[in-house]
Amino acid sequence: MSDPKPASLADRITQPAPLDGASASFTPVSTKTASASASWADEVASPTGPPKTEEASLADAQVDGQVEPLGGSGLHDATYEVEVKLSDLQGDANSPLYSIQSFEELGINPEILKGIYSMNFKKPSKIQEKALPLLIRDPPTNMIAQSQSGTGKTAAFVITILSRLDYTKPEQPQALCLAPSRELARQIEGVVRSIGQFVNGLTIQAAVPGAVERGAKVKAMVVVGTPGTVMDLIKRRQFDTSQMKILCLDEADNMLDQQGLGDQCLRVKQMIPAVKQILLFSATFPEEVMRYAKQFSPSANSIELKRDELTVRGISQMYMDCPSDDGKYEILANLYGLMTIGSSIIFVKKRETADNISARLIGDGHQVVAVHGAFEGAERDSILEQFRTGQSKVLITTNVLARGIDVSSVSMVINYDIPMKGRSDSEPDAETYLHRIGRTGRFGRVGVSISFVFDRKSYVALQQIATHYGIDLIRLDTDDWDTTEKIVKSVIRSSRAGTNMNNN
Ligand SMILES: Nc1ncnc2c1ncn2[C@@H]1O[C@H](COP(=O)(O)OP(=O)(O)OP(=O)(O)O)[C@@H](O)[C@H]1O
Repeated sequence: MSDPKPASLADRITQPAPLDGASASFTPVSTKTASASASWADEVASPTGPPKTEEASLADAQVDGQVEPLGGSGLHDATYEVEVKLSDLQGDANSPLYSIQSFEELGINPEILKGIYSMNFKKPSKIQEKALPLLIRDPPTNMIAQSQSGTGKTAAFVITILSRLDYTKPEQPQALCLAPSRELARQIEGVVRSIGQFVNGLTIQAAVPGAVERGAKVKAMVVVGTPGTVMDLIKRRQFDTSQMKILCLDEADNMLDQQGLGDQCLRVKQMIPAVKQILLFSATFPEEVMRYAKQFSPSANSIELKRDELTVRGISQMYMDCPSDDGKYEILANLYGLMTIGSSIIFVKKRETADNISARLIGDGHQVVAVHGAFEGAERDSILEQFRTGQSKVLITTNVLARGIDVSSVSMVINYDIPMKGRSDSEPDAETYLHRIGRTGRFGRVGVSISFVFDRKSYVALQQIATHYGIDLIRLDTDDWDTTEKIVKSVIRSSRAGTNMNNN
């Protein structure tokens, strides 16, 4: 996540170093600041005005039910608008011609439609509504699509892929989807299988570490994998890309922004010269990465969000001021009961921290699992599966699972460490913050995120993230567990009462 940006990568395209945008990040867009009556808040002067003081009373009111609880009925309305930019100026992007109200209107194969309905998708989400008509029309055009976490981007590109395949060639790779982690690639493979379950002749294969035996050919129409493994398979001539029509990068900003992954994605793209459509999807596209994305996916139509529209409104974002770095553990242990009302993910910076706090929590009699990049692939798969099925309710992990993972029961995300960029932790990582908290509040559900601060640096970093997105953070008092419990429970309970809504 935090490797230096790949100037070399950009150089190899056409323009000078578009990714070298270290200056990019924290221009304040809002005067809102994290509220605070805590020590760090008192000491750190807000850059944009005095700290707000009303959150405590807001929290009280919410507990008393005087104010719509954080998240209300368990569902929330999505009122944001997406901005559609057509590259080819073929018409008015806001015309009804460019959006659909039902999946039938797409005119896709009935077998695909049947798959969509079997997943209980009643109508398209906003990103699906806006993007799909552009994605499936002929001739194929490139697309850069941005939409908040949990709003159904995967189905948008999966339906596109399924509608472009030649089903008379089951062993010929025709569509390639890349994701930054094996878990996300496997999850996408599952969505292709689900939406494509009634499509006659569909073949799908995963290309993640360990999935394709050495020397064996990749023999499926749709291949979902991680960039390094796919690159190796192509180089070793196990993967014939001569008839590849469509390339999709999920979490595209992350993939293009990182030295290793970005290099690999570029190499893969260069090895599939016949590709007709390049799709880039993510919830976040920082400006400097967007510039590079537009070179990677030339003449793309784009669907973009403004910075203050990026947060999912159903996620109640909170923070706790912990006594010290080590003191965060006691606070975490105290939260355990709340973490297990639904399911929870605890994000830490380092693998050792994940191991350490999981051992301590288990030692204290709690049930948790931990997973990170040092685990074997099969073990990673099995731990995530346990978490998906609810067998394990508390997962401790690093940024390896910050993006894309879709487990609808997750009602709480804890940022044990505030996400920072670079090995030196030099600046807050606003994108990772957004992706981490986006593991809850999926598709209209509500959820809670709690970020731990413990010193001036972590407090300022969180405050900058809040300012970046124009959000208010609710402070939970570490000395008043009764109120903390009431506030968090009110949100989580409403989340558990909620069902899917279809208007994201
Ligand atoms: N039209 C729909 N109706 C109902 N549920 C849907 C619809 N489209 C997608 N979903 C569900 O919404 C959830 C979130 O979708 P998905 O994982 O694609 O989100 P995303 O936008 O890719 O999020 P992220 O940015 O976190 O990767 C999934 O469980 C998916 O099954």
